[in-house]
Amino acid sequence: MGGGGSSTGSGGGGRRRPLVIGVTGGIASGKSMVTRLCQGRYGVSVLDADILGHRSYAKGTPCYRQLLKTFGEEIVGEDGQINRRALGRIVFSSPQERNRLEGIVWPEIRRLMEEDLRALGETGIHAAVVEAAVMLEAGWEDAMDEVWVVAAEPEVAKTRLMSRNNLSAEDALRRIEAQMTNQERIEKADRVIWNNGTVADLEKEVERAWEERGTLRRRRAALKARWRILTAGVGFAILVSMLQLRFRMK
Ligand SMILES: CC(C)(COP(=O)(O)OP(=O)(O)OC[C@H]1O[C@@H](n2cnc3c(N)ncnc32)[C@H](O)[C@@H]1O)[C@@H](O)C(=O)NCCC(=O)NCCS
Ligand SMILES: Nc1ncnc2c1ncn2[C@@H]1O[C@H](COP(=O)(O)OP(=O)(O)OP(=O)(O)O)[C@@H](O)[C@H]1O
Repeated sequence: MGGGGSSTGSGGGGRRRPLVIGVTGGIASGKSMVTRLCQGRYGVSVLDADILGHRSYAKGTPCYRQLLKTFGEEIVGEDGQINRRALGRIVFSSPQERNRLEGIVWPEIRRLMEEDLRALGETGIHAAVVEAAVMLEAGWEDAMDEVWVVAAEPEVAKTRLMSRNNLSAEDALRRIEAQMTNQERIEKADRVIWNNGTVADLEKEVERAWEERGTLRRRRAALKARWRILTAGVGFAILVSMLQLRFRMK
C-alpha cells in the first residue's frame, strides 16, 4: 500500500500525514459499522468517500459542468445542484453510464481525499479511516497505509440488506452479485474483518485489528532499535581494529 503516515513531501514542509486505514467491502458487509466503531472507540477521524463524491460535483465546480455536458440538464434539481436521485436512476441502470460518471468524478474524489487527509494531518490526529465502497475498483488503495476489507457471507449480507433496505431476496441477491466477490476483495486486503456474527463479535474483531496494528508497530520499532545497536556495535568494532592496527604499525 502507499506510504502514508509519513512526511507529505512536495509542499508538505515536513508535515506528517496521519496513518490511513481504508475500509471497504461489499454491500451491507458492515463497513459503516466498522467505521463507526473505529471512530467511537479509537478516536480516529473518518472520511466518507460517498460524501466526498457528493462534494466533487457541487454547483459551479468543473465536475458539475462536466456532468451537465454528459448527462444533460435533467440531472439538475430546482436548487441548481445535481439531483442525485435523477443521476442515480441513470447510472445505476446502465454500467456504461456509470463508467462515464466514474471517469468524471473518481479523480476529483481522490484529489479531495488527499486534500482532507493533509488537512487532518495538520490537526495532529494519529489515524484516519477512509470508508469507500469502491476503493479497490477505483484504485485508491495506493493512497492507504492499509486496506481492511469487511466481509460477510452473501447469505448474511442478503438478510441484512433485505431488512435494512426493505428489499426482496431476489433484489438483495442481485445487488450483491453485481459487485466484486469477497474473494476478489480479500486478495487485495491487508486485513479481513469478518462480520458474520453479532455486533459484539464485530467489536472484538475491530479491537483485535487495532491491537495488532499497535503490536506490529512496536515490533518494527524494536527491530529498528536492535538494528541501530548492531550497526553502532559494528562501527565501533571497526574503529577499534583500525586504531589497534595503527598503533601496531607505529
Ligand atoms: C450515483 C449517485 C449520484 C447517487 O447518489 P445518492 O445520494 O442517491 O446515493 P449515495 O451517494 O448515498 O450512494 C448510495 C450507495 O451506492 C454506492 N455507490 C455510489 N456510487 C457507486 C459506484 N460508482 N459504484 C458502486 N457503488 C456506488 C455508495 O457507496 C452507497 O452505498 C452518487 O452515488 C454518485 O455520485 N456516485 C459516483 C461517485 C462514487 O463512485 N461514489 C462512491 C464512493 S465510495
Ligand atoms: N454484526 C451485525 N449484526 C447485525 N446487524 C448488523 C451487523 N453488522 C451490520 N449490521 C446491519 O447490517 C446493515 C448493513 O451494515 P452497514 O450499513 O454497516 O454496511 P455497509 O457495508 O456500510 O453497507 P453499504 O454497502 O450499503 O454502505 C445495517 O443495517 C447494520 O445495522
